[in-house]
Amino acid sequence: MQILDGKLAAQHTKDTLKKEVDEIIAAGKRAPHLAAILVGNNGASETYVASKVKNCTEIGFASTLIRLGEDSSEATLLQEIEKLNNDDAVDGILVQLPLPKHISEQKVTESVNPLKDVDGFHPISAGKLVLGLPTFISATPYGIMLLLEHYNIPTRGKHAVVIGRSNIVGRPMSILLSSNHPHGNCTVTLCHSHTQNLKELCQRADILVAALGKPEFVTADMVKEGAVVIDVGITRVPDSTAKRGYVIKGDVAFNGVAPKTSFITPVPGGVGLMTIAGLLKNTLQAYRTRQQ
Ligand SMILES: Nc1nc(=O)c2c([nH]1)NC[C@@H]1CN(c3ccc(C(=O)N[C@@H](CCC(=O)O)C(=O)O)cc3)C=[N+]21
Repeated sequence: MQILDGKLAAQHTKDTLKKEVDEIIAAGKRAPHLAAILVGNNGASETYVASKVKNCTEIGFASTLIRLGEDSSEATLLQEIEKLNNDDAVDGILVQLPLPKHISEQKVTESVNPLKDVDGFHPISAGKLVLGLPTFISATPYGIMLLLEHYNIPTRGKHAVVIGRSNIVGRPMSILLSSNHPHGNCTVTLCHSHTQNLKELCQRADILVAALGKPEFVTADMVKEGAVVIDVGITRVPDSTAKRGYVIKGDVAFNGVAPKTSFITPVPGGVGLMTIAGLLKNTLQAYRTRQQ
């Protein structure tokens, strides 16, 4: 069993990006710029957005964090997005999800200029992904592809099972793994809450991606000997004995599952960090496209 170390692979991506930024600056150009909007005060979202901003700084990107109160109207948020759409000095726009219930996530996603859609959530970006056209790939599936690439994990002809059909992870992941890509060409089974015989399907997976958001859902009896297991789950579970009052759990029961696998991602320290790497790569791509 080998750990797929998201920290290591993300650092590799960031080192490469930093070199590219250094060259851009040396050529007398402005730095790539990511703008993030955070609405309300969801604890996990605060952590993730802070980490995104910190990572931008580390590699020499400019970043702007716009904070709006929990009670902000949808109209206010759409106005902020429009300002960023029209700001030539902004390359990438990210609106952290989830949004408060009174705001339509669909309306918000559709209002982001597709040229700046570094999350890859706009219908145009999602549509291009389905067609195999160059686009912004949403950060988590992109990060997972980068991780498979970093560790040179063979995927061609393998059976990949993805649990979860969300627009931001499961669905795009299933498309990428099935696509004609150096780390695609899998036969993909996409499972969800209505799937029958989930356990049997998982047992047949060479590559198992758990993205359903249920802590420790995948147990050892569901995993084939030698499988590659990618854990996308990240849930804060209250724990009074923990320093912060919670522990972070993935969708995979790591201790039981890990010994059966050939490769497995830990939580934390796996996919989450690669998500940020994917986002940064998208931002540089947005910058380059917009400079042309
Ligand atoms: N518009 C939008 N884009 C996103 O990309 C997006 C989003 N909304 N909403 C929420 C999810 C989740 N997400 C993570 C990012 C980093 C870590 C991360 O850095 N995790 C670390 C630290 C974990 C911790 O301490 O909580 C780790 O796994 O080691 C995790 C999860 C991005 N998301």
